Amino acid sequence: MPAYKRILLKLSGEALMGDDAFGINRATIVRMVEEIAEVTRLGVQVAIVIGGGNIFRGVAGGSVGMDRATADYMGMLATVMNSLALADTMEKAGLVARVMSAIAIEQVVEPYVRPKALQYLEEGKVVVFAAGTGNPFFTTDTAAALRGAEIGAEIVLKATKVDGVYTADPNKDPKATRYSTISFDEAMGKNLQVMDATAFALCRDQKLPVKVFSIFKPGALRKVVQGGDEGTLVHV
Ligand SMILES: Nc1ncnc2c1ncn2[C@@H]1O[C@H](COP(=O)(O)OP(=O)(O)OP(=O)(O)O)[C@@H](O)[C@H]1O
Ligand SMILES: O=c1ccn([C@@H]2O[C@H](COP(=O)(O)O)[C@@H](O)[C@H]2O)c(=O)[nH]1
Repeated sequence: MPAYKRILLKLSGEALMGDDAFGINRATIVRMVEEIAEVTRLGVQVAIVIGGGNIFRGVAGGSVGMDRATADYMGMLATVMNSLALADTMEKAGLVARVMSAIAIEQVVEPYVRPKALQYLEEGKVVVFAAGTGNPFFTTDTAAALRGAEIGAEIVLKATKVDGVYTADPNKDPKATRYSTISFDEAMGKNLQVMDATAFALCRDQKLPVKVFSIFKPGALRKVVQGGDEGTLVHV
């Protein structure tokens, strides 16, 4: 029995690389889609935002002398590529998927229109929100918070490279310990970097909880959707 009727799933772009150095690893995206299919079979309405870190990050472009806003638009276009690949893989797995872009590129994907997205979700289609918020200087975590709030998702599920929120970045500090729950205020007060502060603030203000869990752990998404003890719950 699922604990939620509608979720906003934020998938790590970087995790799409699998063991490759760049881009989209086929086996990895197929495995992610199998997990998504499993939760749709539970009757959960699924909306997705996918990152772009496997292809391009605006901050990286900015740091080598590119105009930051231009670099950010490149990052947003990277998320469109990931969204298309994800939707294609979902269709091949028998799901019905729709990609909606925050940036107008109508020959490629339809634009984001909130009522249409809500209609698709009610129809049981998986909706992938591409191009982040459509604005530079933001991230796909913030897009996940924004779209999650707009569509009335009950929770944002951040599937990422670590299995929860830690006292410090576990990839840098081996002594870091994992929280099972933490409030938005504490996570922001301690400047925990697992999600950016804009995304945390938006979720806090909209009373939209966030669950951070590992994208690599088989069955973790299903367990989270069923309300199981997995990852870290960030709450108001
Ligand atoms: N306190 C913390 N707890 C957990 N992870 C942390 C913490 N501080 C920093 N991190 C880092 O945050 C990363 C997850 O956020 P990040 O935005 O890099 O990934 P993502 O959103 O999954 O990827 P993408 O942006 O490509 O979609 C983790 O891999 C971890 O190294
Ligand atoms: O609303 C948004 C979302 C994303 N960007 C740019 O895209 C890249 C990739 O997104 P990640 O969240 O880092 O995976 C990001 O670094 C930004 O450059 C954006 O500008 N606005």
